[in-house]
Amino acid sequence: MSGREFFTTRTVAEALAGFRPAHRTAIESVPLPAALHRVPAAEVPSPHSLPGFTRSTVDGFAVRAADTYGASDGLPSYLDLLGAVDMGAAPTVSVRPGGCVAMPTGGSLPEGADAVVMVEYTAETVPGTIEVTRPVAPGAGIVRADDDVATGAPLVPAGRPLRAPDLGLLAAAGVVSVPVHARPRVVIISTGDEVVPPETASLTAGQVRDATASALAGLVLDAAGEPVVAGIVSDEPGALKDKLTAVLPEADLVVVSAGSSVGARDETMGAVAALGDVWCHGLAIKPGKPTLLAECGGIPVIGLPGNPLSALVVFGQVGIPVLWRLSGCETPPARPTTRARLSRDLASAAGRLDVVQVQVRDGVAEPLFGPSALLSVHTRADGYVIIPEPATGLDDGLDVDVTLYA
Ligand SMILES: Nc1nc2c(c(=O)[nH]1)N[C@H]1C(S)=C(S)[C@@H](COP(=O)(O)OP(=O)(O)OC[C@H]3O[C@@H](n4cnc5c(N)ncnc54)[C@H](O)[C@@H]3O)O[C@H]1N2
Ligand code: MOO
Repeated sequence: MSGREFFTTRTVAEALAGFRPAHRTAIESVPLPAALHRVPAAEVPSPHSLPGFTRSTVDGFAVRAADTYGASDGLPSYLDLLGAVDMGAAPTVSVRPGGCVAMPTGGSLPEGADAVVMVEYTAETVPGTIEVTRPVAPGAGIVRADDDVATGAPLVPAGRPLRAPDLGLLAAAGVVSVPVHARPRVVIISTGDEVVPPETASLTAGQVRDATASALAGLVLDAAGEPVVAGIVSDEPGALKDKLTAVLPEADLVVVSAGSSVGARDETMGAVAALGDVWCHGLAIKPGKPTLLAECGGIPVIGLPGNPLSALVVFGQVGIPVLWRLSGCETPPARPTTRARLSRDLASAAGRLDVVQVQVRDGVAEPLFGPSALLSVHTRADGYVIIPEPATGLDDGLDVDVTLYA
């Protein structure tokens, strides 16, 4: 292999389909609030039906629907008020023909009733007698015992990150802890003799503060991972290999920023190749071509380009799907998108995926140009537009999907 060229360059589509390390994080049980965004390791079946009893969904009167047929303002049905249902208590009265029972929203439907008529369509002109001025069909104003979830039916599916309403449904079923995949520990290593910690107060000429590690940690947190910022490794030969050897036993995923290109000091390829199998070196993506995907002892290792903007773009396109898979989620949660009209032509090369940062104003997507050495191109963007691999560009005026940054 020549040291001056990429070898095994792949497309992003090939990487997403083919770079699939089998490693998954362990399974642990976590209490409900902490389970948000975590991925259930298995479907969670409901131990009983929900809501568990037939409930009123309105304030009104439990009736036999047949007693209300034909009721109108001019010719109400007159029903005997037999009692009331209390919230949180079993009914103590039942509904016989010609009778009704006062119901709060959420109360348990008494025996004999098959519908609840809303209080708005009733009047109590004579105490103890309810006039009903609208007919109701059987089932109106109620939910049945298993309408929400039947016994044994899944409360949440396996493999989909939990959302806030999932936590509510689990709580309603009395399931207060969920078996989920552990958060993947993502060890983030920065490389480069010029890179110094962000807390460095003053820089000498040629030094830059580590921008990438903090930003990557943010992306990892966004994807329910646990970032471990492992510091900066010098370009000294052997230093990265030693660092990788030290962190791999603690990692579910290792991300190395910079040094993935083909320059004389670009160490990542050699270090990773010495410890495992390189799946690709060079990805057909702009920005971000100098990317390396590998597996070392079963742990995925991603070598990212040095330019922070490029590193974040590649991690978003390729690293985040790998991260979600480590926690048992095959399809990462979709990001919000908006439709917008492109303000100018965008050129690309067939076979390459382009990720173009854009601002969106009044339904128009304005591309932000600038070298990927400038991170502010990313921070000024509202989102990005993808030029797909087969395309050679996108035309000015085209309606495109903009994937939005939260
Ligand atoms: N002959 C070629 N040279 C280069 C190519 C190429 O295809 N052929 N690609 C260029 C592109 S594009 C990029 S991106 C860089 C990527 O190279 P490396 O991954 O080896 O990264 P470095 O050269 O070490 O760094 C690039 C740039 O980024 C700065 N940097 C690095 N780490 C950080 C950090 N943690 N925080 C802030 N800034 C960082 C570094 O100082 C450099 O300025 O290769 C091109 N060359
Ligand atoms: O690929 Mo570089 O990563 O375009 O800036």
